[in-house]
Amino acid sequence: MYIKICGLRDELAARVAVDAGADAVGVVMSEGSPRDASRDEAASVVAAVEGSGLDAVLVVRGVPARAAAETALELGFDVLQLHGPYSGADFAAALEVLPRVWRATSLVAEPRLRAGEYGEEHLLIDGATPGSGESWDLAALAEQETAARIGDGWILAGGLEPGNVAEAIAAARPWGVDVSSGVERAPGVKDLELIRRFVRAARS
Ligand SMILES: O=C(O)c1ccccc1NCC(=O)[C@H](O)[C@H](O)COP(=O)(O)O
Repeated sequence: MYIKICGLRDELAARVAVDAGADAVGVVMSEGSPRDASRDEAASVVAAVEGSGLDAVLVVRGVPARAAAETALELGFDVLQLHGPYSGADFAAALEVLPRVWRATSLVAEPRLRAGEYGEEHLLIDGATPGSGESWDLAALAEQETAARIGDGWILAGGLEPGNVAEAIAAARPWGVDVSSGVERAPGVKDLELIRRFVRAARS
C-alpha cells in the first residue's frame, strides 16, 4: 500500500514521515488553505526527504498548470498534484515540464472518472472538499462496474485517519492512501504520533 502524508510544512514532520515508512509527502501551495506553504517551507520538506526514496509531491489548486509544474521543478519536487477542475490540455501543458503529474478530483465533481484519462501517473479520488477531513461514502468505489471503469493505480483520500484507514482500504481497494487532517492536532499543524499511527494502520 502506497502511503502519502499531505500538507507538510516543516522538516521534522517530513523526517517523521520518512522514518515511519511513508512513500510520499505532500506540500500544499494553495492560498486560503491552512496548510499553504511558503517556498522556503516547501524547500525544507523537499530537502528533508531527498535521497530517502520518498516522493515529494507539490499540491496545487487554481494555479495555472504549466506555471505549477515550473514551480515544482524549480523547488525539486518529484511529482505535481493538480487538484480540482483541470482539463486534459492543462495536464498536457504540465507534462511538457514535469514527467510525473497526478490528477486529484472527486466522484461528486467527476462521476465518470477513469484513471489515466489525462495522461496522469496516478489519479487521487478525494472527498468533495479537499483537506477538510470529511469522510465520504466509499460504497460507489466498491461497486464492480465503477471499480472496473476507474481502473488501477488510484489513491484514496478524504477523511482518512488512523482509526478508519484499514477499513477504508478493505472497502475501496485503492492502490494508495492519502491523509492530511487525520494526522493533525489542529488545522495545518501535524501531529507526529498520528503520522506514525496512520502508517502503521494503513500497513496492517
Ligand atoms: O489540504 C488542503 O488544504 C488542500 C487545499 C487545496 C487543495 C488540496 C488540498 N489538499 C489535498 C490533499 O491531497 C489532501 O491530503 C486530501 O484532500 C485529503 O485531505 P483530508 O481529508 O484532510 O485528509
